[in-house]
Amino acid sequence: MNLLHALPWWKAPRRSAPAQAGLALHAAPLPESAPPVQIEGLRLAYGRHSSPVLAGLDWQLQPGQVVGLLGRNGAGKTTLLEALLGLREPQAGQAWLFGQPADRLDDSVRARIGYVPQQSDLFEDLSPRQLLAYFRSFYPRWNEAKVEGLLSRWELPQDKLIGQLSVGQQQRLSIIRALAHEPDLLVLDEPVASLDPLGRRDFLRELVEQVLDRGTTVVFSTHILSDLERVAFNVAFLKGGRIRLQGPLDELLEQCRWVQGPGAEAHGGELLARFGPRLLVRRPTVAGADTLVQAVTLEDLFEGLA
Ligand SMILES: Nc1ncnc2c1ncn2[C@@H]1O[C@H](COP(=O)(O)OP(=O)(O)OP(=O)(O)O)[C@@H](O)[C@H]1O
Repeated sequence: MNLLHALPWWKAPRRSAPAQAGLALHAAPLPESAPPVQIEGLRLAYGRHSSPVLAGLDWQLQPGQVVGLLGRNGAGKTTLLEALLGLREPQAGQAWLFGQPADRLDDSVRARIGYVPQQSDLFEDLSPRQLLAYFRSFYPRWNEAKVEGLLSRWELPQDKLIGQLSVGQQQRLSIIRALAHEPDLLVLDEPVASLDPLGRRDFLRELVEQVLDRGTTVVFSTHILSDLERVAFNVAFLKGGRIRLQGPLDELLEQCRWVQGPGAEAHGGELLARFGPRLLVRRPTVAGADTLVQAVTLEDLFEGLA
């Protein structure tokens, strides 16, 4: 069993990366204006000679923002979310949560954070009922009505051993555990990956309610773009170890155009002038001379990032 996931996230042992000489921590931001998440210059490589997964990454989330974190397999989404929570030690830079250094949070800030890891390795020999009772003891705020409501709506067997639940059921349990204490910041690493379409819809509806009711700040990584479109009002693209593009989803979608045809070079010039080179993807046609210019979907925007 992986302790990182079986314990409340802040009780997990911190995973360190080799320190590098000459790289100083940044000064802390002022707590009174502290955003839920602030990251400055985060650099993290696995091993001294590996290229960094996070390469001087800066990022900030404002209260109530819902941000979908997109990136290809291996782009570093999990690494970023773990470093953001102080579970991974960077070689340089710093993350702050509500103004406190992520690796030195006090109990009051920890209680404001919910985390659903990518792999929900829960206590396999406990039942959901026992697990939730255990977690309840860590939190001053715990919404039992919400827990009971979700357990019954999501038809989760409460007295079966967790080890005997399906992967999707375990993921639902992990989500209930993270929502139960009504966090102000929710960090979700591919929360819908093992859920069926109905489960995804229920979960996303719950997330939207949570955000609308409580103004929760949410960051979640996903590969499923249609899910993003249902819930993430902001999208952030992780590429080359940095957040390369972030913006409201509707604005980004407005910029998704589809242009093709003869003379596309000239067309492309217009589009370049209007939207900037980042928002275009160029593809040669089989015909040769003409260039097909497309800026179609979010995926295209992402692929088109230099
Ligand atoms: N413990 C580790 N030791 C060494 N390398 C690692 C470790 N964890 C992750 N990596 C490497 O770091 C890179 C980023 O991995 P990470 O899991 O953060 O990416 P991701 O964007 O979450 O991927 P996915 O979408 O596949 O879940 C990958 O190249 C991966 O192989």
